[in-house]
Amino acid sequence: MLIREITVTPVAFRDPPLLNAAGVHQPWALRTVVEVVTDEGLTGLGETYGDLDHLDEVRRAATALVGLDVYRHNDLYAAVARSVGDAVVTDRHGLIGAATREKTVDRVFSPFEVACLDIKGKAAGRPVVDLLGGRVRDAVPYSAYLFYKWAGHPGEAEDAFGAALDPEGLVEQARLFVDRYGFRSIKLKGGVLPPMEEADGIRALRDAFPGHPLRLDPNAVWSVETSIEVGRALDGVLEYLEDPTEGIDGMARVAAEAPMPLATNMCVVTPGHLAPAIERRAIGVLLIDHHYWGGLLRSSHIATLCATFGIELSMHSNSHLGISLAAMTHLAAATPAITHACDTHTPWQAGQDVVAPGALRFVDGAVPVPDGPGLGVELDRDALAVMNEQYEKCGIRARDDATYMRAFEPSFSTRRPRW
Ligand SMILES: O=C([O-])C(=O)C[C@H](O)[C@@H](O)C(=O)[O-]
Ligand SMILES: [Mg+2]
Repeated sequence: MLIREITVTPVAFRDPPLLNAAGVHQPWALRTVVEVVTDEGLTGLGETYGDLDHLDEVRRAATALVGLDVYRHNDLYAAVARSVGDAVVTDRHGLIGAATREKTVDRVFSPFEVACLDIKGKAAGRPVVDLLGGRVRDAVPYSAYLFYKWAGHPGEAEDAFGAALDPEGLVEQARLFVDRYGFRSIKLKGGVLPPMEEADGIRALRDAFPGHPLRLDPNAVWSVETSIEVGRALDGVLEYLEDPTEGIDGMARVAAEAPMPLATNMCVVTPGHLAPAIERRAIGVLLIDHHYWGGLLRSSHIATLCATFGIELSMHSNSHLGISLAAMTHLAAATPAITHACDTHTPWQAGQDVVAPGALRFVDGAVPVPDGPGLGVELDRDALAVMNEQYEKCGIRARDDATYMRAFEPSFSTRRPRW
């Protein structure tokens, strides 16, 4: 089955002012929707980042893939690798670790691989989960992903989520998400306030939600010493501490002293990072993310490899839409090693989506695997057109949390470590 045509469409959707170590989310988040059409008339969907440097690579790769067979995964990967050449695409926010050439190929390949799996599932009349080994769970648990946030973007009215700048605000936000979606785990995006204030936030969440596993993720802005201190202060409270400090060496030093496992989506972000991280015992949990680990199949292999070495698995998320949520759900449903609730930004998108409603829903904090063949989601062409127009008009071409933050706090620094 040959690829006849590929359409690449950048989109933008409203994003609340979520605070993190890199600054604050801009009013618009960017994504790219990929549609692969075969000579038999089947269409597959993929979703990836919308930053212009990446988008350019995705567009170039799309041209290189036309005429290839959707079943020849290795040929498709090789064609993307040739198309990428020596390019290394970096993110301005720095929240998903170092950029390497291999990671660049993996992230450009990912949306095409997902789209081809969607096609293969449709051709076989089977959901993608069945192409990844079959389901080990019918629904994938996600965590309530909390952020410190402003009440609204400066100069705009307060948004539907309100402010969260102290423990009370966090508990209120968590209550909203837990009540609305039924989440049974909670993650707090940290790296925003002085570490012990964030530890107070975690303690408030522990009091309010005694049965919910809790995670804290300051995106590597703490020193080794601070990380150990906070880790000890939260002994018995955290399920895991995510990327407290930078780099495999730093994480290994913290891991040797902190009482809880360390997790990462920053220091192990490409296959070459695995051996040193395992050797140094730097991490206990890897947050896999098919968007930069080369798609669903490669992510599944990495997960199995990690499990062999005693590393547990969770899943990382950036702001995303329903194509990605469907892909993440199929992957986690088919991967026994993903035993921790996965991250998702879905609640922050407040219903904006490029997929038709109905196929994806939360039940008790988990997303049931979509029933239909392939990914089980349909593109909403009207929504796609609206979001593409938003992209054209919004003026943002790359996610840049720091520059946006500096418009309001000119001295804001992304120095690491900050504390
Ligand atoms: O777990 C993480 O490190 C992330 O989710 C990174 C994201 O970019 C998150 O910090 C965000 O959306 O601000
Ligand atoms: Mg993280």
